[in-house]
Amino acid sequence: MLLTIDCGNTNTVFSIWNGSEFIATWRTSTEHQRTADQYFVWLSTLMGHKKIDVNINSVIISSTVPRVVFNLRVLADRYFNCRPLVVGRPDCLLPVMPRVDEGTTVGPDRLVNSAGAYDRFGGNLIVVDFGTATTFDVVADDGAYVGGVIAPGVNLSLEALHRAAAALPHVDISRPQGVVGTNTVSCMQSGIFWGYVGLVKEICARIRAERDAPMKIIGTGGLARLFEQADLLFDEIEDDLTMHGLTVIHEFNKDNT
Ligand SMILES: Nc1ncnc2c1ncn2[C@@H]1O[C@H](COP(=O)(O)OP(=O)(O)O)[C@@H](O)[C@H]1O
Ligand SMILES: CC(C)(COP(=O)(O)O)[C@@H](O)C(=O)NCCC(=O)O
Ligand SMILES: [K+]
Repeated sequence: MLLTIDCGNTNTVFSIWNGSEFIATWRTSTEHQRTADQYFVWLSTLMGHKKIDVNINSVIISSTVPRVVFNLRVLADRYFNCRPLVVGRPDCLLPVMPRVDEGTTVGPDRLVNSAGAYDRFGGNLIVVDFGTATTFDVVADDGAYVGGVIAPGVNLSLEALHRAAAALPHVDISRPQGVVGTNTVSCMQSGIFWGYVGLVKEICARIRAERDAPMKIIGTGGLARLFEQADLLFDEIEDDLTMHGLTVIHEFNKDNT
């Protein structure tokens, strides 16, 4: 079975793919100090808790945090007896090469999202991923990642307000009833929530105007559903898009190596 690992700047998600479905998914905070042994103790405890007794014999990793990859490699090597595929490394082939400026490194999560979205919906897509950063990935007609947009993430923006202004508290994102806040917390929530709705709409409209084909908009990341409540922002919401993309890239490498 395949272990898919998606390591973002805030959280790392592990899923087990049995060839036709994900049989389990677990999330932990991203910490580069965590060792392979610590990952394994954590994983095997959770597997035991869910009574999952499977033989993991391949691992694929996407990491936006380069420092954690070493220990995840050791995890694969020591406990699952395999050399993991690491998206973005030369030996990990992509179904379609990205078309970006020479020398640019694209976040592996964006390459994986593009591969997953193309597999499900075909070409001409905008993938909006609400993570630590909010990213927009543009997928061309042939499935290539051809660029996009990086905006500060929702929680990052709320945290920045709190840190920079002495009188602004720590606030969690939620959908405000109206726009005009009548206390500090609702004013902040309104600014971030409606500001993000506007950001997503404006950026997608401008990408669409710049492209010569109709673009489908796919939302992913935990906050996509929250924003969708406000307005019709997405054509589809795919919670497992990054994990699906990892299985697509894994399959592609199996067939081509
Ligand atoms: N459903 C949700 N509701 C509220 N906050 C969420 C939800 N899903 C994720 N978040 C928050 O969004 C931020 C980004 O999370 P995540 O998608 O794990 O980012 P990354 O992939 O960059 O690690 C984190 O602060 C996380 O706590
Ligand atoms: C933009 C990102 C920080 C988003 O990461 P995330 O929110 O998933 O943690 C990541 O994709 C990244 O580090 N990208 C490198 C630059 C680029 O993609 O162009
Ligand atoms: K992201």
